Amino acid sequence: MDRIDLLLTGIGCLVTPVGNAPHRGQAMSELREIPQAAIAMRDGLIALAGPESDVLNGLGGAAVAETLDAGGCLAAPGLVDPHTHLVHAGSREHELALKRAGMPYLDILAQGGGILSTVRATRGASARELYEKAYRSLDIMLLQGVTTVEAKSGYGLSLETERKQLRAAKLLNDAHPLDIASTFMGAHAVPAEYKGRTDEYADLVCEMLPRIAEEGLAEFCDVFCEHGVFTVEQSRRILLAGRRCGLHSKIHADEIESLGGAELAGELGAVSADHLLAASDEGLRMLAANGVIPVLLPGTSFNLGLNRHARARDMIDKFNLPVSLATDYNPGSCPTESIQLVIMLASLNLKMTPEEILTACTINAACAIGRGHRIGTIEAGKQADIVLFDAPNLAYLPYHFGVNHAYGVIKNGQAAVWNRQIVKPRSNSGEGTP
Ligand SMILES: N=CN[C@@H](CCC(=O)O)C(=O)O
Ligand SMILES: [Zn+2]
Repeated sequence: MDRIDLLLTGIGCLVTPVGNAPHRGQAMSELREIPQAAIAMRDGLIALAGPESDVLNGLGGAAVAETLDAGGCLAAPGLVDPHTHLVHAGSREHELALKRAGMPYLDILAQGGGILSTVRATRGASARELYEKAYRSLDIMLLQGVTTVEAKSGYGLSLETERKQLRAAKLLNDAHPLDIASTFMGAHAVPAEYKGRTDEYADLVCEMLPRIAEEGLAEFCDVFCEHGVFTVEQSRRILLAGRRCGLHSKIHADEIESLGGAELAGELGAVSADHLLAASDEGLRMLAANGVIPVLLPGTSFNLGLNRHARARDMIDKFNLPVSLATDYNPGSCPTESIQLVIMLASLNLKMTPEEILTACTINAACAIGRGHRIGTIEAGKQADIVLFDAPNLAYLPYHFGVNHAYGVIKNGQAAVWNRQIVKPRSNSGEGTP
């Protein structure tokens, strides 16, 4: 080894899952813990990670361009948020009173509010407005320790406006330090102009898919499979059409009613099935049998004021599933970018342990967006995406809640956040912005 770009020393404890595959059931608790550690990085990748003395010895005579002292922080893999509705316009605080008065989420949607209200705002927004709003959200995520995020379309519901969202995500992926995995979700709701004609709209979504795929705008196709939105049969049709275009399947499954979304995810071998509050035992069994990753969104059930939660303990203990966690950041059911709030809620309401939560937010989340071979652990050869928490141990993260524990974030081998501040912010007005 002749050169190291960045050497991170003074890590109080390095804690990471190991490997490229999802960690299932009890294996979610298996972490590698290395006290007094260091990480050497080169060309955006991890070159060496381990006890500080081993790393320093392993450097030999390599020239080190930059050294940063982690000051005793806890180092973990950069967090991955595998379910967000990042790119959209407007906000929905005007629906707060309805929600507090007890009006159900699907009733607000059926009356033309909810998702459809954000569709109107997103259709009316310029590409630049979408880009700038999402850029600010990405900064908040980065400051919390997130280094890769999934972003869905689904507030356009026409080819042109779905494209507008996905093109904004593509530009953001190039301009912002965070990496973005894009998902086409034309089947997020039935637009007002197709009211009562869901089958026809499902046909239109199938026609949009090749156009989205040929422009390289998405890796995944997602459907809101729910009573009053898309049926299991319509969801199957759309996801199979997506698959024919090379898009891997994701499903908003069994969020409110037990419709068979988890069973469909199993049948199709989807990459992930998300929400799952109402998933049946048979649905969970089918997820496990077909390698589908459950993505749980405890921020959503919290914000909707539900007193029921996804059965994370059953998923881990009984069904041997590789549970993952995400924010579901969106302007309606979960208006927060905070993965650290989700960490707290996963402990409080899903009864997950700190070790399971870290696995769920790193390697399992990476696998839920098909990136387990590149990110999600701190190991030689992986992308150098690392978060430094100002915390004495992992259990401190859900314990001391409501504050941001991220002191530093290394993205692709460079400090993107240091001393809780964004480093080298890139200009929003440079080339490539809409
Ligand atoms: N459930 C459907 N979609 C989003 C909510 C989107 C919205 O309300 O705008 C979700 O995952 O929670
Ligand atoms: Zn969602």
